[in-house]
Amino acid sequence: MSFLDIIKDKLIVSCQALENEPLHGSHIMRKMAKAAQEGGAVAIRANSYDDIVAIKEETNLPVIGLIKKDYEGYDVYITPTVDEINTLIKSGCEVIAMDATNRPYPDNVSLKDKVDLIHKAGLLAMADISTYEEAIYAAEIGFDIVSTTLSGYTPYSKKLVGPDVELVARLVKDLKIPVIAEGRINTIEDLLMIKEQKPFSVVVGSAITRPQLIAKRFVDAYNNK
Ligand SMILES: CC(=O)N[C@H](C=O)[C@@H](O)[C@H](O)[C@H](O)COP(=O)(O)O
Repeated sequence: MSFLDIIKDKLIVSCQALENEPLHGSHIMRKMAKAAQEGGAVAIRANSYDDIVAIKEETNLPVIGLIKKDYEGYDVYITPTVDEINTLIKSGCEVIAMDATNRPYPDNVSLKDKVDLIHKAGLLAMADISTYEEAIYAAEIGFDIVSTTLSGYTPYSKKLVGPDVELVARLVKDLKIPVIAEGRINTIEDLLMIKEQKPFSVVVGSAITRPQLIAKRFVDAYNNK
């Protein structure tokens, strides 16, 4: 079955912990992915070469790979350059996710050339966008999948507490390529509201795999914050 067949109308779980997070480490992320698999996740979204390799070994699930890396003077941090793409190609992931927002990139390679490089390696390219216009452009230059990952995380996109339901709805209506709903889907109610918009698939991360944030929600509720 192709990657797209596997994920259609199914849940993808993002398993990520950066260096400053309590669960950082591939020995932990592989178990997080295993737990997601036992819960029924059909694919994993993962950050870093080491985590992807470990998660593949542990679960054999298809992986959407990315590398978060900061470059001085630039705001983009999800697979910002060709260097990260080349590392991801070697990791065994099926899909490479990258920032596809309308902001400067640390290398002089166009987004289109990056998509072509990913296709040459036989992989799919996922555009992490923050607005409707960025998604339209991403589809035009050949991205295979668009995800609403960065809505709320660029200075010019809407800041919402929950998921960007309206953006998902508009993209589903207007784009021919698969639209993945991702970002701040924190409750079952959020998920059901998103599902009504009929995205191709959904990614849930923090609400499942960042226990420090889950704990905080409970603590805040208990303390009436
Ligand atoms: C904005 C950003 O850097 N998002 C990252 C992208 O890979 C991850 O930290 C998120 O966990 C992922 O997008 C899933 O979203 P949520 O954790 O809200 O369910």
